Amino acid sequence: MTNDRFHLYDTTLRDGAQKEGVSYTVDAKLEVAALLDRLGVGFIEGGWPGAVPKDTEFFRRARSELPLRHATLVAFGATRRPGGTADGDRQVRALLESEAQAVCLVAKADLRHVSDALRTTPEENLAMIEDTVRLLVGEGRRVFVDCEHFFDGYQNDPDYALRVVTRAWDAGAEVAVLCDTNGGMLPMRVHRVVSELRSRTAGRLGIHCQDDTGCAVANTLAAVDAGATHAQCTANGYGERTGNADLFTVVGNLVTKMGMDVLPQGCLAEMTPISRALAEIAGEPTDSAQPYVGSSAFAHKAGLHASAIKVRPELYNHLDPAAVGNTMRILVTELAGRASIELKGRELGLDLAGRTETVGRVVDRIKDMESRGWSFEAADASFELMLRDELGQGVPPFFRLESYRVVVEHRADGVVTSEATVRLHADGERIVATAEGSGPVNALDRALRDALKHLRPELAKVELTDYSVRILATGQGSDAVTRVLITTGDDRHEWTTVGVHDNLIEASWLALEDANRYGVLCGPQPAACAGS
Ligand SMILES: CC(=O)SCCNC(=O)CCNC(=O)[C@H](O)C(C)(C)COP(=O)(O)OP(=O)(O)OC[C@H]1O[C@@H](n2cnc3c(N)ncnc32)[C@H](O)[C@@H]1OP(=O)(O)O
Ligand SMILES: CC(=O)C(=O)O
Repeated sequence: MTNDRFHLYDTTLRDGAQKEGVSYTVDAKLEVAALLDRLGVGFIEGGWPGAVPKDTEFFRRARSELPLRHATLVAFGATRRPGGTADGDRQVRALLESEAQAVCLVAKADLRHVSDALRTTPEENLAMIEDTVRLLVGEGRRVFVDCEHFFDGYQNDPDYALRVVTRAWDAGAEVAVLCDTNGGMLPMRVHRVVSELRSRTAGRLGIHCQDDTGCAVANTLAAVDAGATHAQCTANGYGERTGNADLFTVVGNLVTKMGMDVLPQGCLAEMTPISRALAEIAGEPTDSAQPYVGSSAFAHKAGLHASAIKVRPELYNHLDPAAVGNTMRILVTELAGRASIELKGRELGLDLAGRTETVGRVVDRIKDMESRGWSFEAADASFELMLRDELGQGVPPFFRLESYRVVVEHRADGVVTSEATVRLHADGERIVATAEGSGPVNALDRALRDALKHLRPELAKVELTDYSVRILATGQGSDAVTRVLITTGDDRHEWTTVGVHDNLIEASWLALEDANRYGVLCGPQPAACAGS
């Protein structure tokens, strides 16, 4: 059910789709809308029917395929064209034909746009707004008016910008949405302008902020603080140019900092999984530093932070991550202290209480190794193996390497092939395995697992899923140290390991060795390992 005291309005499917690189299929739009409804937003702007064929189709399919529990679907469009009638305007009719119960109209609120972009008179622009709103309201639609360029227009000619707002209300619009279309505003100005309007008018005010100054979220909150009761946002801040106000940050702040219950009971904890699912659908990378829902939002690296968190987590968290469906993580790096190792151990299910000496040794080892180019921050599996080794709970060596060899062949026909041979000793046997691969590391990985598969059948399902290399700047060109991160997975989970060496293949081998040791650790008892 829509919260009528405050409208939480999502425009991911319209303004969000204006982000460079984002293009939703109709199926994807239906999925996005279903997720936003699960989150509990009050309004979902589905697109511009009549202008974009996919959006027309989305509204047609939504009638039968999108059961909504919380949200009202909104069709977006423009006021009628100058010199015509609303009823005779093909695009206005398409809004009605969409059968959406609510319509959001974009209307010009800056005289410069009226004269130069619309090429019409100030009075005709007001008539366009009035006619279109009246027609839609007369047809039983709830109508919102996005007053485009409102803040710039208000600076340029406050009386005219105000006339746009009041004309929309007088014609029956439920909300006049003040838009910072060029995104050039700062929170102080937004607050002042919305406060002025609030003191001079009584109708419902909304806010829509683009993020060109990096202040879209702050501007939205400033407007709400000054009296706006309708906020337009997009998931993960997707939108034209630099984007829009991020729905998740706005909601997190409104609920947990401003005490406003803008989501139905229990829905706040859906924010993190829904943000990530929406990124996946949009084909966009997740932003680890995104407030509230980013993977780093509650990740702690500094030893001093960890030492306080060990006593009371809230000392270094602005809220309980579980409240927004996120989790706290401890990162182990050269910035770690003993508390970091203890907390990380806890995360991995290893009790380090009373193991002061071991913990101190691990801290020293990490600091020493990181000074030589290792990095355990993203390689939890290598860290866990090291910690278990120190605790005497590691994976005992199950083979001894005699040698490996990798050959890369560039043939005259341009084909490049790789072949690796691994020789090792295990269970009193000498094992020799050779494999081809798309690249040298792939060949080495296959040869190693081929050699081990009889000894360790659990490794048969394991495969390398990601590989990244970083050349660490030493100022020595190709002699520089190479750090390799390898992500490996089986049908249940994934884990990341690290290797460092001057030689790229040896660095890869070290990471592969850890990957297989970790695979054995996890193998028959999934509870024993903490890979994600
Ligand atoms: C601030 C925002 O982000 S608003 C959302 C913007 N989103 C989009 O533009 C995406 C969808 N847009 C489209 O598919 C197309 O631009 C359409 C179908 C709307 C229009 O396409 P066309 O008819 O080819 O016109 P074109 O895009 O070149 O120009 C837009 C026209 O709308 C007019 N227009 C702009 N704003 C308004 C308005 N609020 N009310 C009425 N007309 C408007 C412009 O003056 C221009 O008129 P003109 O054709 O007489 O020059
Ligand atoms: C309506 C809109 O997207 C804007 O003014 O930015």
